[in-house]
Amino acid sequence: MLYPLLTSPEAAREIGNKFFAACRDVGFAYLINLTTAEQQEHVNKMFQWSRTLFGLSEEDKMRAARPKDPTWHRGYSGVGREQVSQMEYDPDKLAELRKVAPDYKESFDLGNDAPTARLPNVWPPEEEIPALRGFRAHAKEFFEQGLLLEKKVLKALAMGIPGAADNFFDEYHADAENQIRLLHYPGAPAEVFVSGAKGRVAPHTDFGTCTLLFQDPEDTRGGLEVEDPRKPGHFVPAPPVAGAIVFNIGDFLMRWSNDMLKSTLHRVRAPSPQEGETHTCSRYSIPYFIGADPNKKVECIPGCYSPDRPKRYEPITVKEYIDMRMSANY
Ligand SMILES: O=C(O)CCC(=O)C(=O)O
Ligand SMILES: [Fe+2]
Repeated sequence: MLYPLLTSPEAAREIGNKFFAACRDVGFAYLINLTTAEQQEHVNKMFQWSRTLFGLSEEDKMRAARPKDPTWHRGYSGVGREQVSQMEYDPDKLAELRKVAPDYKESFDLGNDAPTARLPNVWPPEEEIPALRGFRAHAKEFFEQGLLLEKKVLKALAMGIPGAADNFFDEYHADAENQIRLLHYPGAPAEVFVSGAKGRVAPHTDFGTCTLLFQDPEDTRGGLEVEDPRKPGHFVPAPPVAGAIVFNIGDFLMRWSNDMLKSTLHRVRAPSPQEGETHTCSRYSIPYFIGADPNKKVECIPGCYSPDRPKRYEPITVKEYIDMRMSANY
């Protein structure tokens, strides 16, 4: 979809309506012209840092290992540690799921770096790893830039939600609880992906408010696939579009809007090998998860339910819901 920089209130409302329609029908949209050239530079530079970080030795990466506490989603997770599961909480079934085709990826999570932040970040020691000098400063800047983009997209969406004031979402996002995830899907012999011995990310919905999925300017093959809302179980590729940010609705916007907005299942697959290709290339991506404040309660927005469309969700605090989903992922 087209997303020119907001110029006039009328233009803004029109774009808000289109944006809302895409998020209602599919739950996914390509955002273009949302970032300035300078902001796009920051995105590209973040990908360079991601390559540098994942290119370090395992030993150096483990110096910023993700803490054992499953709710502390910060720092480095090695290949195969996380297995995304959609709403499976039974420990036996989870163990079974993890044995088959573990997600073949490594990740580095970071969030708000203010001293007052709820979850402290876990940084590799830059003073001892010269290649990483400047990583933390840039990641912080990238985080801040995401907050500005967040304001724009949440306002545009609120414009389309019946009964929601344009600034409806502001009070729920006061604590900058967003999370950046640097992702690296390593390359491997093509046959391990074809046979299903390895996967990239299993089908899931995102459990925040919404996600800005930044794309690697060097990625031409993609791998993200989105479930067709009219054909459950059928996934449609969402190939990389130069300069665009992929946007998707998360579980909370679905709950707030009483299912008017869709938190759509998506997955990441290795691209099918081309003629004569025996090795599948690696891929980098950077989801920026926009998250609400943990103690806020999320309930259906009054304009989104009626006697014909009763409330589908009980109110739940952000923390309760996230803890439930997170504990199923590790
Ligand atoms: O790498 C991608 O394109 C998507 C990753 C994703 O869906 C996630 O991390 O939630
Ligand atoms: Fe996702």
